[in-house]
Amino acid sequence: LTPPSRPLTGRGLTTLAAGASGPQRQILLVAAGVLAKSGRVLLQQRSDPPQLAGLWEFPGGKVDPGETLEKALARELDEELAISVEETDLEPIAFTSHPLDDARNLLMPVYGVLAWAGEPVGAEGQPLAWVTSEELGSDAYPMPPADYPLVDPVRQFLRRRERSGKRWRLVAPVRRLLRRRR
Ligand SMILES: Nc1nc2c([nH]c(=O)n2[C@H]2C[C@H](O)[C@@H](COP(=O)(O)OP(=O)(O)OP(=O)(O)O)O2)c(=O)[nH]1
Repeated sequence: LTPPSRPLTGRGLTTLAAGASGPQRQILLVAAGVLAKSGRVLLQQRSDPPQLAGLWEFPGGKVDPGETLEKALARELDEELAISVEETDLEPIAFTSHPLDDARNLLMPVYGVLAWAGEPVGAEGQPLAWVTSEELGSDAYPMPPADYPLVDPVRQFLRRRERSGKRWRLVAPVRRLLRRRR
């Protein structure tokens, strides 16, 4: 097994040996985020490359050499959506691993974004959509092939967020009452 001479080969790219005698594959490391609001999740529409143009994806992007996943995601969310996110408000949900072509394999960890500051906009001119749990993964919002295994874990995340939101809505008035009595 020959170790790669340069482990990091560019933005998002790292070289891993596939096996003792197998070829080395390039891993494209991309961090993505799930923003949930009122039971809906935010998707953005890609315009490139041609084979992904028109498809709907989770916001995010390539991890720079030496960057942590969380830092990369916070940077990408700022660049793409103009929102600010604390790294501590990122909760790992799932990851997807998908062959892109002969040379590369996409590895994409996906984080739930528990809080953000600002209102998301398509800061790079990309269309945005808040889609329901049912719409996610449906023909109405076709996604890159790597994303389909993420649909179920993201739906579960949405359900958890809805439940915790409801609990908070029930508890908040009681807390306010107790504060007033103090
Ligand atoms: N952000 C994101 N990328 C995805 C998803 N699904 C999927 O296959 N990808 C792929 C498409 C691209 O090959 C790669 C992301 O690269 P990108 O070009 O958008 O990354 P970036 O924002 O850093 O862009 P750039 O600065 O290099 O232009 O991951 C997804 O849900 N979200």
